[in-house]
Amino acid sequence: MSTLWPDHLFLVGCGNMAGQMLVRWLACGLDPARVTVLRPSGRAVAEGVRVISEYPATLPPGTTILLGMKPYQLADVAESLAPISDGEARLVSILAGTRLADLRQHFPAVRDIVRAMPNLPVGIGGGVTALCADERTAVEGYAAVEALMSPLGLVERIADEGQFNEVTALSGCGPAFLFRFIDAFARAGEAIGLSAEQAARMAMATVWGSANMAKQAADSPGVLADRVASPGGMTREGLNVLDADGRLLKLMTDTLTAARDRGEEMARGG
Ligand SMILES: NC(=O)c1ccc[n+]([C@@H]2O[C@H](COP(=O)([O-])OP(=O)(O)OC[C@H]3O[C@@H](n4cnc5c(N)ncnc54)[C@H](O)[C@@H]3O)[C@@H](O)[C@H]2O)c1
Ligand code: PRO
Repeated sequence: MSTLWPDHLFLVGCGNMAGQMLVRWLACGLDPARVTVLRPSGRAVAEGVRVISEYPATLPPGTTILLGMKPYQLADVAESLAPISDGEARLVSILAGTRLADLRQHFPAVRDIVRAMPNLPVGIGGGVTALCADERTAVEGYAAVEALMSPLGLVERIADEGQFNEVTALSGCGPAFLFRFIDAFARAGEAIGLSAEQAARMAMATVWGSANMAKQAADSPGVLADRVASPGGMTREGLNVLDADGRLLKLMTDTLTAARDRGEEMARGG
């Protein structure tokens, strides 16, 4: 697996998201001695990983930089990071709503820049990472980033950066929507009379089994849903509630639209 890894990985910020990426990379064999994390707190992240709170004077040759702080911190970070990022460095940004053009403006000397949108399940290798690059990024540069992301789960190239906020709404934000669903599913079980603990346990196992089955099945989730529903039976009554006036579809569309619109607002500097 050693060909996956850059000579050096420099993480700027290592919170919820970048932290999960690092967890998976280390679990898949990345040598912690090849990683430096810059975080204001200076708190340790993992055994053998160097943590600093001030920018170094230079970056080692062959460094891949991962921007993992909040999007609004880009200008501040670039002020210190751009002067030490030359054409040899490779830049990957996971900042939501932050366009390649903004990254190029802040890091004019860097040739290979890849915009990435991972999601939290990357920590267990079950994530989704969307990638997008412009024509200035070399083919080998993009391929190296794609290889680095491959242990995290599904990697999707997004050809049209204009779709990046849609992608973020679906897979980047998606785990939150699904966690909310699991929580509501369990609480609904409790509301109709089960104990909270038993409902939570059974809801989780039902979601896990159904997601895994749907992933392996030849039929679409829509067809599988109908297979659960015996004519005139209990499931159909439940599906009728979800389907009435396209209720569930409308709820999901409104949810993704709100998330997507926020990404567009952020891209405009909001
Ligand atoms: N949380 C997610 O599910 C998710 C998914 C995809 C992308 N993202 C993106 O990841 C980024 C981080 O989100 P998060 O949820 O991990 O947030 P977080 O608050 O958990 O992590 C942010 C990290 O940045 C560090 N930081 C703060 N100020 C800094 C500075 N000046 N310089 C360098 N580092 C600094 C913090 O110490 C922290 O480690 C955001 O840009 C977000 O859009 C998050
Ligand atoms: N978390 C980031 C946000 O909420 C982007 C995807 C998931 O902005």
